[in-house]
Amino acid sequence: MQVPSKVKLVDVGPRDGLQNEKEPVPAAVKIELVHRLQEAGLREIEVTSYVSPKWVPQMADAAEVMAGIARRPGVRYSVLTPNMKGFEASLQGKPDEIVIFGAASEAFSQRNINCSIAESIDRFAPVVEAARAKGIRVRGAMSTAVGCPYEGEIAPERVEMFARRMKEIGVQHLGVADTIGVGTPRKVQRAMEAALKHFAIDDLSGHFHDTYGQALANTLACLEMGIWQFDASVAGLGGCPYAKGATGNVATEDVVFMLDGLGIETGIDLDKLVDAGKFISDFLGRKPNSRAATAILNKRVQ
Ligand SMILES: CC(C)(COP(=O)([O-])OP(=O)([O-])OC[C@H]1O[C@@H](n2cnc3c(N)ncnc32)[C@H](O)[C@@H]1OP(=O)([O-])[O-])[C@@H](O)C(=O)NCCC(=O)NCCSC(=O)C[C@@](C)(O)CC(=O)[O-]
Repeated sequence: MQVPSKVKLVDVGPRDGLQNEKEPVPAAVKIELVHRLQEAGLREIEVTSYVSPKWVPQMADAAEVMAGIARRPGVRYSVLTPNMKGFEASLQGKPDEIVIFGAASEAFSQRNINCSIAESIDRFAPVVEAARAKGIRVRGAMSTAVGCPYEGEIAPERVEMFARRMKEIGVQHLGVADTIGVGTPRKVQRAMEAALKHFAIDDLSGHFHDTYGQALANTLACLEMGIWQFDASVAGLGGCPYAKGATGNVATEDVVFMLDGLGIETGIDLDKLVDAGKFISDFLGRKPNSRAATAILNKRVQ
């Protein structure tokens, strides 16, 4: 099996992981989580979202969180900005990268960002232009790339179409997301092949929710294609408020354990990462949703 020798992981725990929590998580806890992730060796962290607090109340403290982070050189801090209002608000926090997020499915686009796919592209275009003019990197996220909670299975042609539109407006990197975790390895490979028609392999990443326990298998299927960038969420936190029943992203701890076993370099210290996951899980009053973290924590008390 041919796999890349290095993988870059983006921990989306502070953003994707916490956005769906019902009880408010104080900004100080989010900031501490970011600090622990960078201490564990994460070089890219998705910190927060500049979205409507009416839609996602948990992200209402975006400015406070960004202002509170003690930045480390070499770490990229990204934030979600769905429109110009969000982008302009984000500037004070000096993000290294902004993420615009749309969907391969019309119904999910409407539910998540309150507009059609075509309207979303019209909204994103000025955001991309303004960000790039300021030298801020732009990542695009494509939700529901294999399945949609409202429309069912999504054909690769729709992935290709959305990828093309993102490329046309100047998006530099595309994250292909299995929002509800229904993808299986061959389906995910087909979605990636469709996205690869418009984005180079170095400009593409996978974002897999683990609802059906397929996320690691899907990650491995992407590694076999040469894809080397993935999102993951510490302690398997998260879920999208507009994808009912979907669980969190694949746990970063589980991905790192697998990559370590494959001899693939990540620069991440698994023990410190497990500590970061325990920190936030203790705060939330639950166990980390990671098999690797659970095994490592159990071993520590033996
Ligand atoms: C996109 C909008 C804002 C459109 O929301 P809208 O209601 O269509 O926007 P609008 O332009 O009509 O404005 C309505 C109100 O929202 C305000 N507003 C407008 N924009 C902003 C903003 N940026 N920040 C703060 N406030 C904003 C605006 O000022 C106004 O306030 P009012 O006058 O009523 O007081 C809304 O639908 C929204 O915030 N949606 C949140 C979606 C979200 O965060 N979803 C979760 C993240 S995506 C995800 O998790 C998936 C991903 C990326 O992980 C990949 C995967 O797994 O699939």
